[in-house]
Amino acid sequence: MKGYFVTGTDTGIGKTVVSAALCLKLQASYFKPIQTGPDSDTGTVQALSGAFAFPPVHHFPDPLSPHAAARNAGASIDPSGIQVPSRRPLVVEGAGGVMVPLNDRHLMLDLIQQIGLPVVVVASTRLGTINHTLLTLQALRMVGCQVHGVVHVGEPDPISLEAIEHHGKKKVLFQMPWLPEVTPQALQKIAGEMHGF
Ligand SMILES: Nc1ncnc2c1ncn2[C@@H]1O[C@H](COP(=O)(O)OP(=O)(O)OP(=O)(O)O)[C@@H](O)[C@H]1O
Ligand SMILES: C[C@H](N)[C@H](N)CCCCCC(=O)O
Ligand SMILES: [Mg+2]
Repeated sequence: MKGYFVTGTDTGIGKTVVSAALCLKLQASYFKPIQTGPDSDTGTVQALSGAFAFPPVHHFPDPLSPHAAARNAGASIDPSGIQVPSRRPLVVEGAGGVMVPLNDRHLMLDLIQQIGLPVVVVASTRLGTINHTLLTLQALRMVGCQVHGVVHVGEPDPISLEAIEHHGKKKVLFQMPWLPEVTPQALQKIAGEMHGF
């Protein structure tokens, strides 16, 4: 049964919107283990997809890197204390990108490796994405994570698509358009167009 860990090349890159589309596509549950800031990606995915969502293990108020948000809250994140739900299909979303620190020793990369689900990398099509995406793919490869593929978000850009596929040796599985408005209806249509997941 299917499950994916959705990471990205940055914060604000589109992981939550892609996660909601995947939840619709797969009729999957959603799990955001670590949330920082006032946003609730969990609430956003539920509103956009109606998916069943497991509550975050950690939700710290400061809109910062998890390690700093936890420290400011007088807490610390122990990745071994994060158990991924067994329900499948399941979409797990990270926070920021793969090299985001969870504490003084662990990175989001370590949690991705621990959870062990195939990884979907969300990347923009803006100039600069080739470097960001190849760095992310390289980091995942170095720790042996299985990368399912890349989702490109924004105006289609054949140059970065070709470079990512050639040098990253991973397919850009889906070209997510920049939507005039992110609505459940728009994502339902997108979900019907997502193949290879
Ligand atoms: N395809 C899209 N079309 C239009 N707007 C989008 C699209 N993808 C993302 N957005 C918007 O961009 C912003 C950031 O997207 P999102 O919250 O998915 O990023 P993220 O990578 O999940 O961020 P975080 O690291 O905080 O979890 C949101 O306002 C979202 O609605
Ligand atoms: C606050 C927001 N919701 C993000 N999830 C936090 C992303 C932290 C990024 C840290 C960094 O790469 O500098
Ligand atoms: Mg998000």
